[in-house]
This record gives sequence, structure tokens and C-alpha cells, in this order.
Amino acid sequence: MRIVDVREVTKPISSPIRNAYIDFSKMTSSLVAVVTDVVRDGEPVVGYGFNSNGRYGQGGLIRERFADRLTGADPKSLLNEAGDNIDPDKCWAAMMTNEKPGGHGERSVAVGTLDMAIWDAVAKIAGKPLFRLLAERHGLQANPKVFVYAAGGYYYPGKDDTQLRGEMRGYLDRGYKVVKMKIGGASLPEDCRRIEAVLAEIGSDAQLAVDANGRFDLETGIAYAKALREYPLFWYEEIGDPLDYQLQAALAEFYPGPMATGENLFSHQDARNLLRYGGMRPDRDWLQFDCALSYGLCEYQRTLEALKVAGWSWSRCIPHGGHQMSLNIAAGLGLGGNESYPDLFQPYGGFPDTVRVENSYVTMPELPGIGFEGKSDLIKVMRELAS
Ligand SMILES: O=C([O-])CC(=O)C(=O)O
Ligand SMILES: [Mg+2]
Repeated sequence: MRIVDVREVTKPISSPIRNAYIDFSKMTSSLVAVVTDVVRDGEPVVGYGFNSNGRYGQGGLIRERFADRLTGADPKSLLNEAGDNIDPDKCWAAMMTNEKPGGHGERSVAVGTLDMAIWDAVAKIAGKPLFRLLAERHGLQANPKVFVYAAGGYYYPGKDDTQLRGEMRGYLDRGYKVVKMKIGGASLPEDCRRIEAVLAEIGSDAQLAVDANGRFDLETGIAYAKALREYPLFWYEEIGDPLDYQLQAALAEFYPGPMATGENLFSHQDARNLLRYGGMRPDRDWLQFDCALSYGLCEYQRTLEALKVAGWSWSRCIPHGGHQMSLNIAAGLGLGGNESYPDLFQPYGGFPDTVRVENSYVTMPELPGIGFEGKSDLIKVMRELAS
């Protein structure tokens, strides 16, 4: 049993949308295939992964460093004790050979992308959905019903409040009870007008979260906090620079409602620092670490361990990214839910074709692996890479 090939292709996931920091007109993502010599249902098992969104393709790093460490390792050194499956932690350790500590963002996305494909292969070899495999490994009861919210509300050329309202109405029509929009890419009065337009549209049918994408300095973050705390928001997200823990902590003085952050923290050490120094409140705030960007599920389990030590429930995690990998982690390990982008970043985001959103919950189908085979547009591009 061995990994025979690792393939990567960088694909555009571009659109004219803009958050407070970046536009997505040149955004790309790496798609990877980890090909094994294990045969299931007459076909070699191939694990697939991609790098969420927001950080561009990782082809250079994967080709120059990480792929060869997997294919070049002694195949036996990558197997579990019983020798009947690949061991994701051993693969992770092999990928991280000769890598110094710290500086996580330099490589965490490349490793996280490959880690996704490795876990997909491992669950397929075991013949189980990843969420069931994970629950078993942790001695937990899987819960296939997962809370999801609709992320969107970007700035884009020519979009007015009517279109923004229409977008949000569309999410409600598709079964969502929580929607999210961008702030911080316009003036405070303009953003308040946009927020009020959306609140008027959704009424008591749903709740609204807002995301500043790390744009604000302390003064601006506080000015927004004073305005936003007058609205019944689901959360106020990523207010300042993701690594400015003191700013995050100071905001708690001004914003009694729930805050969310973490999508741009790329290691368990960075996550732990947020819990130590960021003043986040375990009774109401939300943690959004995205395994695909932050060294994958092997590392995410270490992040969850750091949460436990810090007295945080795993149910306070609603990961960034809207991918099926985090859906599996949510169902398997009892996270609070997952992001979803009903209209963006296709075909990578979203759910298997049979899955419907009801009351802002989805029910995971019983597909081996992560479940990519259940999403026809996605598995098509994945199989093109593997064949
Ligand atoms: O606009 C982005 O980079 C995505 C984002 O922050 C989110 O989904 O929360
Ligand atoms: Mg965000």
C-alpha cells in the first residue's frame, strides 16, 4: 500500500467581488490528487483536496517541496500500526521534514491542501464517510446534521442595496437562517445603510453576520463597534489584523455581542495565542480556523486540543471556507457548524448534489471519503486531474 503519485493544478476561482481588503479578480486555488495503489470497487483510490479560498494556488511549493516528501518516503513509514491504511499523521510528519518552526503561512496552505487529499484517501480506503471515521477515532458520536450559514454580501461594481437585498433573499429562499455580508470596504454611514437594508429585507426570518476582513485599526474598529452594537447581529467578524490580539481584546470593551475571528491564523500555536491574548469570550464568540489553510486536519486536531486546554467547547468553532472537509469535521467532532458560499467559489464550495439546506442545517450523505464524488461539477474537474 503506497502513495504512487501526487498531482497539482492551479485553477482560477476568480470573480469581480471585493471585500474590505482584496478583490477576487485574480484569485486561484490548487486542486490536488493523491493517487494510491489501493483498489476499491475496481478502481485505484484517489484522494482529492483544494486550498479553500483567499490564499491563491500553491503549485510551486507542492511541486518543489511537499509532493516529493510523500512519494519519496519509504511507503511502510506512512502506514498505520495495522498496516491496513495510510496514517495521515505520519504523512504530515513526512511533509514537514526539514521545516523550521514558526512562519506558518509560508507553507500551511500547501500542506493543508495535501492533508485534505490524504484524509479523503484514508476514509475511502476505510470505506467510510470521513465524519464517521473521525468520530470513531475520537470516541464521539457523529451528528450528520450540521448548521450552515450563507456567506456573501460582497462589494462589486454597480451593486446597489436592492441587489444586496435580493442576494440575501435568495439565501433565505434556499433555506438559510443566517446570512453574512462584508463591511469595511465603504464608509461607516454607507455600511450602516447597507446593513439596515439587509436587516429590513430579512426581518425576523434570519440573522445577519458582518465581516470586516481584518481591515480596521483600533479606532475604526471601535467606531464600528459602537454603531454595530445597536443592531441584532449574529457576529462582528475579523475586526482588525488577524495577529493583533490586543486589538481583538480591546474590542470586547466596546462590543458586548458575539465576535468571530481566526480564518487567517494558520497553526495551533497562532490559535492558542488568540485564546491566550485575544480576549475572546468562550460563552459567545466564534472561532473560524480553516484547516485547508492551516496545515490540514492533523493540525486542526491539535488546535482543538488547545481549545480544550483553554476551556473552550469545540461547538464554538464555525470554520471559514465553505468546503466539505470542514463539514465532515463539524459532523464528526461536534463543531458549531460551517460556512457556505451558495453562489461563490464554484465548483469547490457547497454540498453534494442531493443535499438541501433546511432551517440552516444540512444532513451529510453517507459517501466514502469527504464526499466529493457526490458533487458532480466538482468531481468532474477532480477526475480530470487524476486521469
Ligand atoms: O472574503 C473573504 O476572504 C472570505 C471571508 O472572509 C469569509 O468567508 O469569512
Ligand atoms: Mg471572513
